[in-house]
Amino acid sequence: MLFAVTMDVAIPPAMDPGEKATLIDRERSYSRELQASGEWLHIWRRVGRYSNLSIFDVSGNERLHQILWNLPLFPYMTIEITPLATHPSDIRVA
Ligand SMILES: O=C(O)CC1=CCC(=O)O1
Repeated sequence: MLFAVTMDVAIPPAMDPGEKATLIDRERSYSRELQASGEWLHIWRRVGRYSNLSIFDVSGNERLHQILWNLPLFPYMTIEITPLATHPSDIRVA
């Protein structure tokens, strides 16, 4: 199942810089593992925002929830999820 997910990040300004750097490194590693596995298909920066738009291809809602819940930055994110279906006008769909 495909999902478009936006993740707005709001790290507290008072967070220790070392802790922040470690958190961001962990986030990058976690994301790259899931990209390599094929579940995290795309990650795009939303221009002008500390936010990304990602596309996931996962088995279902529970798996997406598990992935998002385990994001190192999850406590500092506002997440919106849009389940996707094929569009009848898509020329790639026979
Ligand atoms: O958009 C961000 O910077 C947050 C994030 C999610 C996965 C990742 O690598 O960074």
